[in-house]
Amino acid sequence: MTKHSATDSLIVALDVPTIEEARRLVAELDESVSFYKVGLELLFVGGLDLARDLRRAGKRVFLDMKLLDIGNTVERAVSNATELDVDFLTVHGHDLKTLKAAVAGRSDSRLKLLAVTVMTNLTAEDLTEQGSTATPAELVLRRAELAYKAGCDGVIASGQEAAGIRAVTGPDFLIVTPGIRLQGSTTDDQERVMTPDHAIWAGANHIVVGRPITQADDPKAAAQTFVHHIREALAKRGVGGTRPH
Ligand SMILES: O=c1ccn([C@@H]2O[C@H](COP(=O)(O)O)[C@@H](O)[C@H]2O)c(=O)[nH]1
Repeated sequence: MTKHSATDSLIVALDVPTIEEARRLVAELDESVSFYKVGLELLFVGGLDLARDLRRAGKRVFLDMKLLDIGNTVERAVSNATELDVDFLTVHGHDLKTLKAAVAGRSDSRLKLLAVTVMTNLTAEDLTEQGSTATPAELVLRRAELAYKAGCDGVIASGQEAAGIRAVTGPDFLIVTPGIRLQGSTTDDQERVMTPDHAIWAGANHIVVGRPITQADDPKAAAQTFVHHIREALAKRGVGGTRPH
């Protein structure tokens, strides 16, 4: 059972317009952040080079590519992604075929595959519009079960669904939660939000935070505030600042 610090539980989403800005932010955050998410905003302007450089600098990297395609394509894409030596990669968790293909592509590499369940900016009304009769919580749970069955390492879900997922998947399944906001702060375009404390209490392993840190007047102080909340929550969860996985 691996032990991580409260700092490692915070993943900062590098959602900024340019690589230069991302590099400046990483330098400014310095030792206060050890885990970064590189996603779609930086993909076409050098995001993969940045991911490689972050790994060389000893940072952990979550490549948030949300893959979705036919099985053959997903398997080969994931296989190529293993060369980047990143820690986490996302695949959409809509169906078992895609998930199994991703797991086959990962092979015996150290890459952890996370299935995106239901995006945190979606509401019950959005799902109805898509023709779904399930609530977000029901669909997240169903997709988490598929991801578990396929052999994925974990899921992306809002903190609101974390406890339900933990109950059906057990202690070793990773729950990574975006849509994190401090009490009383703006939610931007996020819908199923939670505070860092509640997400960790509910069983999340990592929280993903973007704008509350990247757009803060003092990003380093903002990151330290989130780490403080995680540390307190882990202590209350009874794991004294460390937690399984
Ligand atoms: O369901 C999902 C999946 C991924 N994300 C990503 O997390 C961050 C959240 O950024 P904030 O600025 O803290 O809202 C962003 O990179 C998303 O692409 C998500 O929000 N929800």
